Amino acid sequence: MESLRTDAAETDLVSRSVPLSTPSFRAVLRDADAPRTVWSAPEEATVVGSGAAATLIADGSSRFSSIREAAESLFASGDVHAGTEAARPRLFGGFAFHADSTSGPPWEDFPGARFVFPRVQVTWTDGDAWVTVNAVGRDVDPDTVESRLDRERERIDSLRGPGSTAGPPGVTDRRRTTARADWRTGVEAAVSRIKSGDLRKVVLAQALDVDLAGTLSLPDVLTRLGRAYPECYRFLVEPEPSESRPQPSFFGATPERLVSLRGRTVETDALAGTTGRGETPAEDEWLAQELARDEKNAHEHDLVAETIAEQLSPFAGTVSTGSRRVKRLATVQHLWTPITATLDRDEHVLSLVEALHPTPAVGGLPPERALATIRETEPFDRGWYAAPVGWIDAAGYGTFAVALRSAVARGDTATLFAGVGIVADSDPDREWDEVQLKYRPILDELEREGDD
Ligand SMILES: C=C(O[C@@H]1C=C(C(=O)O)C=C[C@H]1O)C(=O)O
Repeated sequence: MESLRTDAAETDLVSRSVPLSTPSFRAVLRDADAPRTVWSAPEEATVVGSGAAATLIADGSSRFSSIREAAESLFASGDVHAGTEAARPRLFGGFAFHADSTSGPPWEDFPGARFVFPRVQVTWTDGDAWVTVNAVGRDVDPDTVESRLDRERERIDSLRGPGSTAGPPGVTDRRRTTARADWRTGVEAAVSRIKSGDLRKVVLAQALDVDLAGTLSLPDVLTRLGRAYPECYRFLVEPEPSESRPQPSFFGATPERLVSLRGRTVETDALAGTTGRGETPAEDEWLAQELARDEKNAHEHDLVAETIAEQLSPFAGTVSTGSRRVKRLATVQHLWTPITATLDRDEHVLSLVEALHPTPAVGGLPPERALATIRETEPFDRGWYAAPVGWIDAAGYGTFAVALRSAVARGDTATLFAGVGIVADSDPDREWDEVQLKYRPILDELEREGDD
């Protein structure tokens, strides 16, 4: 069923911002109210959102256009004084991977699309920080918002420094949703479909449920992920919790940008093809060169770059595909091609998100057959894993990342997700190892030394 729920219809929006003496990210996030939001991307302002002044929810295959319309109507009534571009009010959220997401565990509280307009938004940019207070409703008035802004500034200015940090909680038990033998069968079946010409590529994923020895401190986790993966997109999204379950938190540090739009300039990345990191700089370099020369990885990657360029072509007269290179992260190295385009006309970022998702970096080719193969093979629901997460502003600009290297934490459990591209010469055991490597960024935040 397709549905759209918004508590913003026919209401007014008031937003005010003031500069802050730069607070610590960790202290602000620790003090934030649920639902909390984090967005931190290379070359962009970092944002922490606290609470929800409005929530936009949609489901089904029209979830992208429903959110776009709801966002446009929310921002249409805006009385906004931001003071600086970075502090302007924005909506933060994301989408489910499949149009018919089932909301099985751990995704019970995650609809097909959900965006939050935070009550309080703290933004860090170029050494400065700002607080923005938002209100939405029929009776909102600027004076009330301005007095809330004074109180929020005082509250944030008085937050104590970071204090002691919490390390990984430790893992007491783990359960794979895909047994090794089933993985082999699934990959072999996909390979034979590819060899028969039925499919060209499919991305198959696994999920890993872990029990934690304590709760996860997300302010500490996201701070450390920022240090270890500065070139990645860090995010945290939290739906309203149901009364019967602890608050779920979907978070991650993904290397993959789906799309960013500013003015008529579109930037995106093809990211596919993976190898590990070496023990020494020489071994690192050797692995990078082997990845760059490897035909299987080049094929897997080029399908992604070509498809993204094709999908952008109805929007843009010129699409420029850069040269293929290697992106080195703390735990893996990927083949990466930057792609830019200039739009022929103004577009909303969500039109581009809808056209691009899922790229063959996380879905496959041809798209419908790949999605059906994913559905038949994976014994779990992807939920929001490998789907777009990001932000939208009043102009329809925004940035979306592909929610990889991610997990849902809830109380003292977490579910991690990771996948790999399968092509004709994929080997099930090597692909299994690659999945384990892609769990590392999140698993390193959960495990303690000695956990097995
Ligand atoms: C699917 C994932 O990663 C994607 C698949 C890759 C590959 O198959 O080489 C590389 C980067 C991502 O596009 C994941 O991290 O879960």
